[in-house]
Amino acid sequence: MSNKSIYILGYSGHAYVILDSLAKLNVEVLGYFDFEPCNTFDNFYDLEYKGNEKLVDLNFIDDSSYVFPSIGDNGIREKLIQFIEENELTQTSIIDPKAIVSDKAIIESSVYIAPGAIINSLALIKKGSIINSGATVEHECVIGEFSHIAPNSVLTGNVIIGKNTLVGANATIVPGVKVGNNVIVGAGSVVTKDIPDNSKWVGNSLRM
Ligand SMILES: CC(=O)SCCNC(=O)CCNC(=O)[C@H](O)C(C)(C)COP(=O)(O)OP(=O)(O)OC[C@H]1O[C@@H](n2cnc3c(N)ncnc32)[C@H](O)[C@@H]1OP(=O)(O)O
Repeated sequence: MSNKSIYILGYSGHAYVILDSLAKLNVEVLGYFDFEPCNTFDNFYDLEYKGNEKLVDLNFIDDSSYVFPSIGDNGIREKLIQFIEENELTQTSIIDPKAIVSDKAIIESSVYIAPGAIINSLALIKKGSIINSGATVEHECVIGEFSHIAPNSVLTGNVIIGKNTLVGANATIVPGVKVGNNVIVGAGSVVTKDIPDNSKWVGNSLRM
C-alpha cells in the first residue's frame, strides 16, 4: 500500500493486530467506525471514533484515505466489504512488513497478511481474506474471498480454499486438496482429502 491515511471498520482483537502493522508501515489511522465508541480504557491505540458507518454521512472520506474492514469473522467482514464497495470507498490490502510475499503472488483488495505469514509463488489471495500470523500459503494455492487462514496453519502446494472458509490455527492441508465454501477446518486438523461446501472437519485420520 502507498502511504495514504486509513479508517478502520471494527475496533477489537483483530483490529489491534492490523493497527500494529499499520504503525510499522507508517500509515496514519484517522479513526474507527463501529456500532458504538469503545470505553476510554479500551481505546488502546487512542483512535478517534467516527460513528456507526451505516448512520453517518461518509462524504468527508475522500480518495486520499483507505477504508479497511478490521473484523476477524468472515461473514461480517464480507458485509463490511460490500458496504465499502456500495459507498465507493477506497480499498487496499495490508501486508505486515514481517510477512514474506512472493512477487509472483496476487493479493486482491481488502486482504490482511499478518506478521510471519509466508505467501509463495503464484498463490492467489482473493478479496477480503486474512492470512494470519505465521501461516504458510504455498505455491499456486488459491484462497477464496472472505476466508481466514488462521495462525500457523500450513497450506501446501496447489491447495484450493473456497469462499467464507476458516482454516483453524495450526491446521495442515496436504498438496492439491480442495476445501469448499463455508467450511470450518478445526484447529490442528490434518486434511488429506477434499472437503465439500458447508461442512466442518475436525481432527485427523491417522492410519498406516
Ligand atoms: C488470532 C486468532 O485467534 S484466529 C482464530 C482462529 N480460530 C481457530 O483456529 C478456531 C478453530 N475452531 C475450532 O477448532 C473449534 O474447536 C471448532 C470450530 C472445530 C468447534 O466446533 P464445534 O462444533 O463448536 O465443536 P465443539 O466445541 O462442540 O466440540 C465437539 C467435539 O469436537 C472436539 N473438537 C473441537 N475442536 C476440535 C479440534 N480442533 N480438534 C479436535 N477435536 C476438536 C471437542 O473436543 C468435542 O469433542 P467431544 O464431543 O468428544 O467432547
